[in-house]
Amino acid sequence: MLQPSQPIYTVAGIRTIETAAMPSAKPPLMERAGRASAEEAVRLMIDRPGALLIACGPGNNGGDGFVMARHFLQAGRKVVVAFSGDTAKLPGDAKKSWEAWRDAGGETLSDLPSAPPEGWALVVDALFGIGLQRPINGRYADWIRALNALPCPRMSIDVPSGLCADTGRVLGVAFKATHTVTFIALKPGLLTLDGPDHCGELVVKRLDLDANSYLPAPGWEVRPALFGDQFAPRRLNSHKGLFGDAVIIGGAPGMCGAPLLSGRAALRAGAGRVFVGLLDPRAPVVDLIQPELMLRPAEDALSEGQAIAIGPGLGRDEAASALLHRAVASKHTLVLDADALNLLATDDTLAGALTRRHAPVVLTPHPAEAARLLKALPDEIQANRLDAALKLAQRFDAHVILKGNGSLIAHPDGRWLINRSGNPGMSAAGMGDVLTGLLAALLAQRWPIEAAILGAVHLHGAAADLLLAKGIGPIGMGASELPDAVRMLMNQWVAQHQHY
Ligand SMILES: NC(=O)C1=CN([C@@H]2O[C@H](COP(=O)(O)OP(=O)(O)OC[C@H]3O[C@@H](n4cnc5c(N)ncnc54)[C@H](OP(=O)(O)O)[C@@H]3O)[C@@H](O)[C@H]2O)[C@@H](O)CC1
Ligand SMILES: Nc1ncnc2c1ncn2[C@@H]1O[C@H](COP(=O)(O)OP(=O)(O)O)[C@@H](O)[C@H]1O
Ligand SMILES: [K+]
Repeated sequence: MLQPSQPIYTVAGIRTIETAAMPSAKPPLMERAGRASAEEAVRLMIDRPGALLIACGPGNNGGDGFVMARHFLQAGRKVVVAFSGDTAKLPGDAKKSWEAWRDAGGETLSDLPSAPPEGWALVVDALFGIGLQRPINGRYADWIRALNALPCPRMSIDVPSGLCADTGRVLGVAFKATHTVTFIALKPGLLTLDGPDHCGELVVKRLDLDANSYLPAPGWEVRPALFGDQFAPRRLNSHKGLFGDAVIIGGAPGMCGAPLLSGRAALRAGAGRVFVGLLDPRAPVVDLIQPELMLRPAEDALSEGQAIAIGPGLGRDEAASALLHRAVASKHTLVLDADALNLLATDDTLAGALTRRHAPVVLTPHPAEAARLLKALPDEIQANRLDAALKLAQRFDAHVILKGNGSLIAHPDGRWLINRSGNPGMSAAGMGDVLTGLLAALLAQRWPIEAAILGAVHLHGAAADLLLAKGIGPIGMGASELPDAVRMLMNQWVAQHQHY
């Protein structure tokens, strides 16, 4: 069975669910959260006897920490709690949790104790969760830095403190967890930008709530379950025409490598035929390493295929612009990447034509390209990647893949997803060209547009993860190594499909 995709809620959504569920929740949600955290901690400490340290903050995240501490105390385990605030100012549920901890015989220290000689079995961050409002400084920042320096497993409750749960931005300083237990559902900030670096292994505890019954999920994680039905085994009586023609256009003088990479990826991802249209008049007429590719003058390639991917190495001169206008005027499904996006950013006529098209459009910007399209700075895009992806989808009436750690997919109707596959081995030139080629290949094979987008993005990262697992990366992973790994994964998935 393919693992189902999990829903993702922003903080506002989680608050709505909590407010709706809280009045009738027995046991109360904080009891459930503290207990769920304790259960997870037991798993982490299976081979680690000794004391655990729980650092509690001034809000309900701290309350979860007190509940967790009480469970360990009652189980006879040594647990030390540090809390530097004023217990009288704790919010209601958290105050009750502290009282229950105190009444059970628990002791609360007002500063971080030094570690026992054998070290902590586990350090738990219950400082801030979804209520973080501003950058952390002062004593809490000192605590976080001190906890991050401890040589032991570190667990965060709900959200690593200092990480913005909606955006994945670090506000001041953030706890670097080896494990994070998050409640009710995933949040976008755990999955994109700096989130994955701070969460470590991420576990969702639903607290026995069916989040979707309170509020339909706005976002989902990208999982093979969402496109796995496209991996039907090929029938024996097949021919190349069944698997479509992928068309990739780009390759201005000096930049032919980019579309060739896309083309090679398209071949390995199963396109029946691959056309690569090159702008450079002195471009090679054959790719001697991949002679299956059909190299054409860019103009000629425009008339081929079901979908056109345009942009890798396209350049930004007049010829490139004219070609892009023709592609946009065509009836093909379009993928715009790289310089096609840069041209679009400065051409309002093109933007207008794009929004009037009937066939779907996919934009695949990295943050700097997204910034040009939205007339913003890359830092502003990264400060709220989800918001930027949604704005782009709306502005251009297009499907958007905002690339980078935790690639975001935004559909024109406002639905969004976050991809979790991939690794820093992909931070190398040409990786985006490979993604464009994968998309072109899946569209050529007539995957529905959304399945093609999710499939390409997920496979792209999963192929890099496969290489990483084999020791081919993160250092030195090459974009041209990805297509073979994509091929292996796709064939594995087809084979699995045959068992169902
Ligand atoms: N509600 C529920 O049903 C459930 C909630 N649950 C748990 O509660 C968590 C949310 O709790 P929460 O809303 O109390 O927020 P939380 O993250 O503890 O922080 C708020 C406190 O921090 C303070 N503060 C903020 N930023 C700061 C900064 N930079 N530097 C210093 N202080 C700062 C802020 O103070 P203020 O801004 O008001 O000055 C306030 O005192 C959630 O993540 C989950 O773990 C679970 O039990 C499940 C049921
Ligand atoms: N650290 C990372 N984690 C996950 N994916 C990454 C990481 N770094 C890069 N990638 C992926 O690699 C690709 C890089 O694309 P891009 O920046 O367009 O490269 P290029 O322009 O060199 O082809 C994107 O799909 C991006 O999501
Ligand atoms: K926390």
